[in-house]
Amino acid sequence: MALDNQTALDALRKVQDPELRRDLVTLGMVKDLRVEGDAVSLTVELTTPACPLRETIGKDVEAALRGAGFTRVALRFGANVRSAPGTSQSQLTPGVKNIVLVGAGKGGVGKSTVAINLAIGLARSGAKVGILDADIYGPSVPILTGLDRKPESKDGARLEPLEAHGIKVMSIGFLIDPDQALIWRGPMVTSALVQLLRDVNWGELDYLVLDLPPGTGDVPLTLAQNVRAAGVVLVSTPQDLALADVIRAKLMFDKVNIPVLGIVENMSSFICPHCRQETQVFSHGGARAAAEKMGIRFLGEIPLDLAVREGGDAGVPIVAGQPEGPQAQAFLAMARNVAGAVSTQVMKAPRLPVIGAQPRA
Ligand SMILES: Nc1ncnc2c1ncn2[C@@H]1O[C@H](COP(=O)(O)OP(=O)(O)OP(=O)(O)O)[C@@H](O)[C@H]1O
Repeated sequence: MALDNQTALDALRKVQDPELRRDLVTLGMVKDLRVEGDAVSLTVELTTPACPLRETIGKDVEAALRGAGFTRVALRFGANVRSAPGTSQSQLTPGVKNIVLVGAGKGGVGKSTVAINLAIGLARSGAKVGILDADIYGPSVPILTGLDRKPESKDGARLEPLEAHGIKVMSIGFLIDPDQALIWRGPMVTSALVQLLRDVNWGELDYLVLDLPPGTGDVPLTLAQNVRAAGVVLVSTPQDLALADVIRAKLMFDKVNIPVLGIVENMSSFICPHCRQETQVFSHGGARAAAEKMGIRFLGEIPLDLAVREGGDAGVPIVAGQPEGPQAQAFLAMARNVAGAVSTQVMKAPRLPVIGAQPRA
């Protein structure tokens, strides 16, 4: 039987994206399909360049096509980050495909460190990324990026985000004195955030990472409710106390229909900088167990490591400064898992929740 495009498509219909649980043809991921004799070439367009399943999908495609009789398979990967229906109509950030919130049940667990390394990690995979530091009471992004200029406006209407390590950066800390913000009430905080989303020229972005203030009080909740988010990444340390807070945070986001993309366990284990021996300072594995119990994803564990703190303090987060090192690899694996969770969320969401967003008149 002669091999043709139909033969190839029939074979590819049997290959599922393991994350999205639908076949590649139905998902519209097969592009530039060409058959010549027993040779086939194609591009598989992933839903994110940070796809955690690229290798598995590649192997499955190759096996399916060979099984259908092709002896030569030339497979390329492309990526087109998708957004949930309705996202592009968001008038607050029209060019942003996915807003990813990063929250924590309590302060000091490394939420901002996770947020910045997540953003840089997604950018390193080839995505267009920005970070918005909405941690109004303790903006850390100026330090984490080494940026301390005031953003300027080119058109007299919108501010231009700053740039560092391949991502666009905006922080409430660039614009106001954090001591001033401490006395702000909830509505002022919310309107500041809406301005940072609407009045910043974000351009086209695949992901905008939004670093929320810590805790489960009014401020993170109102902020989260005012953006059209793909979901929230929760950061915890392994201790029971931090985990109890993260469970509370999960319940809070559930109540307002913001999908929880999963939990990251930060400071998971301590790596001695001298002998590289691993010690479980705060115990270990608690977040994974909590994630399982709550039926949400475990997105990865990040070691407690001096280099992570030093990189952050110096304005060069570890994923930018030492991308090949084991600490950065942990962040990069987490970033791929977050990207996978966003894709899954986006593909299954009929429409993202919008509660109280204030579109530009
Ligand atoms: N995995 C890690 N290894 C070593 N140090 C870390 C790690 N994660 C965070 N830190 C350090 O812990 C401190 C707190 O981190 P970070 O500012 O990211 O926390 P946060 O949860 O955002 O805090 P806040 O609640 O104050 O906003 C920083 O000095 C940071 O460099």
